[in-house]
Amino acid sequence: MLKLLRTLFRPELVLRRSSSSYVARMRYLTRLREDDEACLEALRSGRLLLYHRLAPLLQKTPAGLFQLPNICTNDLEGVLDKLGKSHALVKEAVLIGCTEKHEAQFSLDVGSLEQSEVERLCGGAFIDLRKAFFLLTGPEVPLVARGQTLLRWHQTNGFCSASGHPTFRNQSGSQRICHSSGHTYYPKMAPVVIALISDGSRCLLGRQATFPSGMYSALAGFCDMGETIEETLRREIAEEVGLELMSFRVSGSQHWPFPQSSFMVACQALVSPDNTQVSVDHAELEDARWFSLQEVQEALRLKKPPRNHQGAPPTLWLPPRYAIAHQLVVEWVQQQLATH
Ligand SMILES: NC(=O)C1=CN([C@@H]2O[C@H](COP(=O)(O)OP(=O)(O)OC[C@H]3O[C@@H](n4cnc5c(N)ncnc54)[C@H](OP(=O)(O)O)[C@@H]3O)[C@@H](O)[C@H]2O)C=CC1
Ligand SMILES: [Mg+2]
Repeated sequence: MLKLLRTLFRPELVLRRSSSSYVARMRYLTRLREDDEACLEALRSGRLLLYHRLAPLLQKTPAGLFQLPNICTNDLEGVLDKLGKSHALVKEAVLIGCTEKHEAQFSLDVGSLEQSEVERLCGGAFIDLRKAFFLLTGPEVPLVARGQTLLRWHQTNGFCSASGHPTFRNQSGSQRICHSSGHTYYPKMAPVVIALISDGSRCLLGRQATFPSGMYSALAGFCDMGETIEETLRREIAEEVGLELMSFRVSGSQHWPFPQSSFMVACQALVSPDNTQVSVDHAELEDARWFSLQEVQEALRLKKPPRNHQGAPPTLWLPPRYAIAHQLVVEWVQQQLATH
């Protein structure tokens, strides 16, 4: 009964009741975005997430777990001193959040420094973000994604698309301005709809040729200009696997830093059990298959990627826990267990 109630009132969609500390934190962040001086001041005592060419710095704990190292501005200035570099690099940090204690959090790309030297001095390793998603487990994962995506946005939006002149960021990095055209640019996300399709007892997962061996995910597609969520979903599912949807419901959403920055709208979708013949568009997907509840439960129990040997049928491997595709699968399993 409890499981059924949990399924009906999905806890992830229940907002935490706002507290005055939350309001104060959001107002503090707004002030830092709008006031360059206040932002610089916050940077002096802030915490930094370091990236090298967009790969975040991770640290391994004695217990073998991975975490983001706790680096403050002073620490980085010490590293810059040791490398004989100017402290000016610190000001390139972009604001990505703040802790409950109003400690501002920033991300900074130190790609201009020697990677191995920074790793040695900071005690960690720069790891590709896709890999980092499999290694990190804490609540810091969305922060590390946001940090990377904002840095990428600044690195690729240095010029105004109207005038061709350079654009200039504010101190927090929440916008860029072209003084010639007067345009203000804000970081953008591309909307994507992702759906876990079920026929009532199985779920449909697909893989692209670039995925790691054995990895299957929920089906996803970018929204075309002017489309609604429903239109994107129906079109993508028809295009990619040749199926007609019966119904769907929105289950959640997530920012996803790939390929540039996507806003994922996640859905649970149903097809009729009489209409399950999959016809894969191989230009989009390498494969798409129906998986049983048992196969999916086994995949959820795996701690490490399976060793899939060539020729043998691959063991199912799911996207990392943080990925909304993974969360859709978990939700689907819970629904199956609650209703059967
Ligand atoms: N968080 C999660 O759990 C998951 C996230 N995803 C993400 O969802 C996104 C979309 O999935 P995918 O199946 O690849 O999408 P699509 O099925 O829409 O196919 C991708 C193709 O769409 C075209 N396209 C249209 N608009 C855009 C745009 N704004 N940015 C980039 N390409 C665009 C490109 O084609 P062309 O190059 O021919 O123009 C691209 O190769 C990906 O970024 C993927 O990382 C996917 C699964 C799980
Ligand atoms: Mg797709």
